[in-house]
Amino acid sequence: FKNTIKTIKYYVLLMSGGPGSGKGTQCEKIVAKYGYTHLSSGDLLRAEVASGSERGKQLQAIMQKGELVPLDTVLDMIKEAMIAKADVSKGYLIDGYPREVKQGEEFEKKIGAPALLLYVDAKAETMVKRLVKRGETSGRADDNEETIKKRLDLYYKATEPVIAYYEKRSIVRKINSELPVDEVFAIVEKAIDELK
Ligand SMILES: Nc1nc2c(ncn2[C@@H]2O[C@H](COP(=O)(O)OP(=O)(O)OP(=O)(O)O)[C@@H](O)[C@H]2O)c(=O)[nH]1
Ligand SMILES: O=c1ccn([C@@H]2O[C@H](COP(=O)(O)OP(=O)(O)O)[C@@H](O)[C@H]2O)c(=O)[nH]1
Ligand SMILES: [Mg+2]
Repeated sequence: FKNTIKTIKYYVLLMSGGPGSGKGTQCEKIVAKYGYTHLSSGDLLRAEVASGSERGKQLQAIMQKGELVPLDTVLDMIKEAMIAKADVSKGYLIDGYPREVKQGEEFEKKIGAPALLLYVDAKAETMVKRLVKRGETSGRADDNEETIKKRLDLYYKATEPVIAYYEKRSIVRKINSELPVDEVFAIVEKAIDELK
């Protein structure tokens, strides 16, 4: 495993922000323009749940409560997905990860250092409104008001410190995601183009 990951010419961008801040929306646009491999930790976990496996059942219970899945589980899934795309990837866009500082440290140890962290930032009120609306059609078990509140609390408690951790290395670009999607993307493009 370890050797395989070393052979990856990885170029890692992280997408962070609260639940409903617009991470998924912006990632889709980044993929369309830059062709990076998009790995959403939440999507990987939901795929495992959908498979109906024993592990999926345990994950489902955690996610429905808005809590965090054990750190190693998510890291292993991301690493496997990275390796699976190693031959074709132009770079990786990792969405919704790390969720806690410890996860960031583990990622660094086992995979490597990210080049950029895009931090899409919206007000709590905005995020709740968007998620409640998304919940009308998403079918996501965690898009209900009670779980949304827990996800937000946990975001402020566990995930915001991750951003501070990467700020010390000056790789964070904070982007106001209260703006319309295309205006947010214009700022995202600028941050990515500055990397080259
Ligand atoms: N007005 C506006 N709405 C947005 C913007 N970005 C996302 N939305 C809407 O907000 C909702 C949540 O966006 P997502 O991209 O799914 O958010 P996310 O950060 O991936 O959220 P999680 O999947 O919960 O992690 C969606 O229904 C979008 O249509 C934006 O920049 N402006
Ligand atoms: O690294 C991760 C990513 C997701 N999750 C779980 O998956 C859920 C949905 O994550 P996603 O990123 O899709 O949505 P968000 O919480 O940002 O709205 C979270 O509430 C967590 O329970 C987790 O435990 N670790
Ligand atoms: Mg998402």
